Amino acid sequence: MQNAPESSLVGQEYEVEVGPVAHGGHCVARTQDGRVLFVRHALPGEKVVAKVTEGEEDSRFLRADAVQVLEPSKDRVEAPCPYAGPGKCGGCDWQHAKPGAQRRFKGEVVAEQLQRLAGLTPEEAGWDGTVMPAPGDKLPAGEVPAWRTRVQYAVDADGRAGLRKHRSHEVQPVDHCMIAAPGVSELGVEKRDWPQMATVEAIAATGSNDRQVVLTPRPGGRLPLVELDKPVSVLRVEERDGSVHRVHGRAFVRERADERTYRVGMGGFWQVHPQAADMLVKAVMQGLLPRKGDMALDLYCGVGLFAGALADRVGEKGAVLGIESGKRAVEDARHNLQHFDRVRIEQGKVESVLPRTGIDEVDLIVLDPPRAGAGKQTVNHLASLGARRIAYVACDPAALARDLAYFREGGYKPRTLRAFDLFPMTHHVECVAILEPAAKGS
Ligand SMILES: C[S@@+](CC[C@H](N)C(=O)[O-])C[C@H]1O[C@@H](n2cnc3c(N)ncnc32)[C@H](O)[C@@H]1O
Repeated sequence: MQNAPESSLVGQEYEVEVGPVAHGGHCVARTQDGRVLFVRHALPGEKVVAKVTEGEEDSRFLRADAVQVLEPSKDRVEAPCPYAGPGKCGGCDWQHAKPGAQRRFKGEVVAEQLQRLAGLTPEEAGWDGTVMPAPGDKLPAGEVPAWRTRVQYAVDADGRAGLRKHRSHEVQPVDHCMIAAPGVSELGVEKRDWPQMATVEAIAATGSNDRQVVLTPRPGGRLPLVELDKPVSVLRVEERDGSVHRVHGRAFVRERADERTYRVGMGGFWQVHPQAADMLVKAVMQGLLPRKGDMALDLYCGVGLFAGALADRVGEKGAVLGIESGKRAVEDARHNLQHFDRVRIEQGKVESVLPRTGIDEVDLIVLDPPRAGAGKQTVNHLASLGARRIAYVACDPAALARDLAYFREGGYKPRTLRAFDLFPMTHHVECVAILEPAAKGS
């Protein structure tokens, strides 16, 4: 083990008043000698003892855990999960906050990012400032929605399944992850030993009984005989190059959304909350209002979720082009949407495929990029296509806010913005912004 440098402040304790929530699942605090702390396990307005977990004398900021709460917030609850807390599981950030307060914090983070990176107030973004829970997730304090339909367990040196600690490779073994969906828990992954495995991902599809585990052996590790409490298909990930191989059963699971079944194969992307795909399709379609005959783009289209919904609505005279970089996801999208003559799925990165298509005019655009967002080049290109409306689905409010600023340079402004709590207990939040040409509304 490496020794900490002499200038390390790890272990140092500060008594601090806790300030606002910041993006990333922590609050900001300032020590008496002016140091900035990002404190986990604290809540705004509390007085806590914060113990430094990362940082040195000359660091711009220090990371810390609240190890003692001197004056608790009225938003605080006893964390329902025994694995939540300083130095334990890194999966949930807000187990110690009331559910309503969690959503309020997420709203504050979205508002702060919009203001700081795009210069937008909630009103200017067309947002009422709220973060909406999924139906059924509004539970009394102390109860936890079991929403994670995909859980990647890490395996410790003794072969026990668990979850990684915050910003660490260390594994916190767990008997039961409270946010795992019943379909995941029923498999019994946590009760079994997984010697020679690095990770075990459990997937419980929504709208079908398909269950799958995706095993990643350690280098040289041998695959176990997989005997779980429910029948599953099994995939294996090659540590060396990340390639995924079918071991037994189907190579995909069937997910349902917007009254259609989607095949999602070989570890391809699908929304994790069981209600998310439906809720997002609804928000996007309500915002875009597709018309028969429209030409639409679905960028970063995964297995074709929004392309399918658009294809239904633009009809036979319309057309949809999906672009997705994952080769297997593209195969699935083509399979899922094969009965639509006027849907085309192109494989490759949006930034290189879109210019090659030669498309210079469209009616509608959906973009649902990964956490990094779309970036200036892609946003500039999209803003030049004359779309009537653009739906931006975002899992990172910082990337969304930055891209909204680029869209403004390109002549688009948000018409509405909605925020959804599709990751309860964590700091993550999903947003859907609907944009329109600025000239239209001004
Ligand atoms: C957040 S997921 C959205 C998938 C889909 N819209 C859905 O809701 O199921 C982002 C997708 O973008 C793909 N992707 C990542 N970077 C990309 C890029 N530069 N160009 C095209 N696709 C990309 C990923 O493989 C992933 O399928």
